[in-house]
Amino acid sequence: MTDLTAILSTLSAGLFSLIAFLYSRRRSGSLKDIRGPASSSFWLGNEADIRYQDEVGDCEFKWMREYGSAWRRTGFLGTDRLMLADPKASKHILHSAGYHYPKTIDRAQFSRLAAGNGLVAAEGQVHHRQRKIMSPAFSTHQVQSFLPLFHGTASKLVQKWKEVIAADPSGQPLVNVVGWFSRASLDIIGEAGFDFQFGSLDNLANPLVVRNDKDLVDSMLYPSWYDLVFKGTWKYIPRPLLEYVRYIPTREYRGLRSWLDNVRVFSRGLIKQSTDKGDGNDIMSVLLRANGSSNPKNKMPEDEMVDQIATFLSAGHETTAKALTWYFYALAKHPEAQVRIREEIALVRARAAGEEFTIADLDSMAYTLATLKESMRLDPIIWYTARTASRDDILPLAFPVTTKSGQQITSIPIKKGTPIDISLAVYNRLPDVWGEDANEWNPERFLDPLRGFKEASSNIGVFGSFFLATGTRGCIGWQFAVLEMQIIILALLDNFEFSLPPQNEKTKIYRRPSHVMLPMREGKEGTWMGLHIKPLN
Ligand code: HEM
Repeated sequence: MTDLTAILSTLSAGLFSLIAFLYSRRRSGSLKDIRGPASSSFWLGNEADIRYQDEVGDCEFKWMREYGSAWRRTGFLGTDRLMLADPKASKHILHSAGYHYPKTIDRAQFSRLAAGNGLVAAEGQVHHRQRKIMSPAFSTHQVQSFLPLFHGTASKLVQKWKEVIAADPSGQPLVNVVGWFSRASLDIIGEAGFDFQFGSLDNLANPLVVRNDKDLVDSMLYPSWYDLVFKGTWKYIPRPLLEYVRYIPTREYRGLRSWLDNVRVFSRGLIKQSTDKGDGNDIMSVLLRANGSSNPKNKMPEDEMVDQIATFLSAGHETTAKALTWYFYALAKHPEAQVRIREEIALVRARAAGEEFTIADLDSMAYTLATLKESMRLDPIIWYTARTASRDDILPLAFPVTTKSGQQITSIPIKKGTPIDISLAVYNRLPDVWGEDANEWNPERFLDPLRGFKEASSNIGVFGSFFLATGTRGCIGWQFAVLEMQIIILALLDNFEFSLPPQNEKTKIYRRPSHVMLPMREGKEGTWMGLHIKPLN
């Protein structure tokens, strides 16, 4: 028997011996009286409704309209899960309760498969140590020191697009912007984090960009029914055995393994080649310093260092690229917003001393910031996250929900072990938070003091909810991402006009429910966001 057959047999045996056990325990928890959709599958509950929906939100928005901002849904083999969009309950889980709500096994294991044992996958004390080590690399001061790099890369992207336009007889080519943003953000994280020049804006076939698009999409979008059932059992499989999941020779694991193996080889090479002395605060410096530390509380072993680099190469490039993609999609649909941003650019430029925008200039561009927030609200790339209660708890609710027995409740008791899905996509559309126009594009909401988002207009502080930036596990790179996106947005709008091609079934963009929300066309492989780009005179 080969190793692989042995692993698969063990996993299958584990799976089937669990079935009777789980089915008998399925609705014994504290969620019995919470309303929610009927299960649509014996094996998967409502899991398939979410994983196989055409677009992010198709089923969750419907559930929100019916049940409010908290409801029960069914998971693997009829087990109860709580789904939340309530801001107070989410804050309690992600922020106030600290490490008492670790990521669900499937979410943490997926992060391990995609980026190894780095910050995104680590839990408890290991996470605490890693986060402390990495934090100096993302301080406000450190992030702002990258301003010239962001400007330089944005100018290069402008130059490249001018070349694309010059080579196109129509003068306004249809450009798939996803790959370009991916290349720009990879070049930025390479240089900012590791003093490495990927040069991917020059080399369109950069293997990391190509693999990121192909391998990760193949593995994660619309996994097979069998795979979803298999993932439902991960919670019951001992962790050391889960390490072997990556060797399963199906499309769901092949792409992830190939991506991580390649990034690990590359990361080891980066460490070997690095001339960094470990005396700065860029990512490579803080890693080298931690690797050389004799204090176990600050020590980062080499394997962990490698996976940390893999983590930042993934988390630091794909996210920003997709967020920029959705942003320019929104602006292509709203030419009036493009005009207003150009007016804001002209105003700031008229009073600015230098050629390039400073942090103060950027902070003063309230409308531009409002459009970025509005796009991240409507099209959140990280559309959900998931946690497990590690102890019995009471979740406070901002908005009461009505139970099956007709009671209005303002808190939900939670039993240890309850899995909780937090839907950022639904939170971002809650009428109670955003108003009756929650489904509409309206950047003004962030500028109108009567709407209650006034504080959001003049600084970047309240991007909090979109990056979960206030929690123990919130995005460590959010200030980096916002500044990077602001600079790229301004450079592109200063030079180009964006529009959508005529919309029909072939050109319609879908918000596909993958590991991040992917822009794709019907029946086509790979990510796609085709926009017409026209130079401004
Ligand atoms: C628009 C771009 C980005 C968005 C929308 C975003 C969003 C998020 C969100 C929502 C989380 C929490 C995930 C969860 O709890 O399940 C997260 C975590 C994380 N992000 Fe970002 N992110 C972005 C860019 C970046 C960048 C540029 C970096 C690094 C340079 C980065 C590094 C990370 C890391 C390492 C974590 C895990 C933090 C931890 O668990 O301690 N992200 N991000």
